[in-house]
Amino acid sequence: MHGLGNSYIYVDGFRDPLPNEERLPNLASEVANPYTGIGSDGLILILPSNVADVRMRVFNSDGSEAKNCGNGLRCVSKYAYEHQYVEHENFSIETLGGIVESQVHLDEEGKVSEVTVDMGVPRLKRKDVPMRGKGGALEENAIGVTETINGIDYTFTAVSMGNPHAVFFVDKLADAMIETVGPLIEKADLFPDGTNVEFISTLNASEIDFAVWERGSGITQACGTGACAAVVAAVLNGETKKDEAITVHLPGGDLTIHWSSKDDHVWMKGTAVTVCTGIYFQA
Ligand SMILES: N[C@H](CCC[C@H](N)C(=O)O)C(=O)O
Repeated sequence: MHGLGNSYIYVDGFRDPLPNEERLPNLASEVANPYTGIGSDGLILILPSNVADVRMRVFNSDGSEAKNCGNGLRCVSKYAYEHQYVEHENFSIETLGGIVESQVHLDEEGKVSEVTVDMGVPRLKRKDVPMRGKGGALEENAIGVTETINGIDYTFTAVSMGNPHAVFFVDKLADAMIETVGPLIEKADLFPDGTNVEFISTLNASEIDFAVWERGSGITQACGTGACAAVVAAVLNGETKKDEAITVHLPGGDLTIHWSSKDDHVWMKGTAVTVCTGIYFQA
């Protein structure tokens, strides 16, 4: 399945026996390999939960486990609803980054065409990203901070959506140097768990151009949590405002995101697509 071209191989843990825990990181790398595997940005497990209706586990293509995945949440929502693992169109999903609420939207054939996810409250304090306190105290936010990495100063805003994001504002995405700055920031010791790296250009108060270097997967077509972090960063830096329905233009397509002033939650709406089903023989 994919969300705006951010594709994962989904394993149905309600129905199928799961690989052993220690097998999962290598399995994620294997299935993600487009030459010797299937080809994806990683592996996602759809599982029963004791605290929500469904549980999602996300593994990047390098085998690292992530705490959240916005595009994954929409695809898990589509799958769980269409396989009757949930009874209603609104249900909860457990992630390592917390429990979120999802709402599926049906087409005329009763298939899920779009999904709205309440991604919860963004975490802004350095210690919650997590980010080390070199340029400021751990209890402080990191909004438009300048940190020196390998002798060069970088200015960005750090936001956690359950997973870490460093958001850079650029005049034009074409100037962003994603392939060099992306991995440098991803692995900087400033971020003890690494970080996803977003490059955004605010076109106006309701549109953002977006590109991403994902932790553990590199450049992807889309990053749902990253798009949420981008909107939060744009509001915090005065480029737009809360409650504005913002269209984030990702390489793989658009997401509609708003940061509610009512409950401080970030809401994401977008598509989810099933590509195929099959059997991976080296599971
Ligand atoms: N690479 C991310 C996980 C996938 C997030 C992304 N694909 C999304 O849609 O949010 C991380 O290590 O935190």
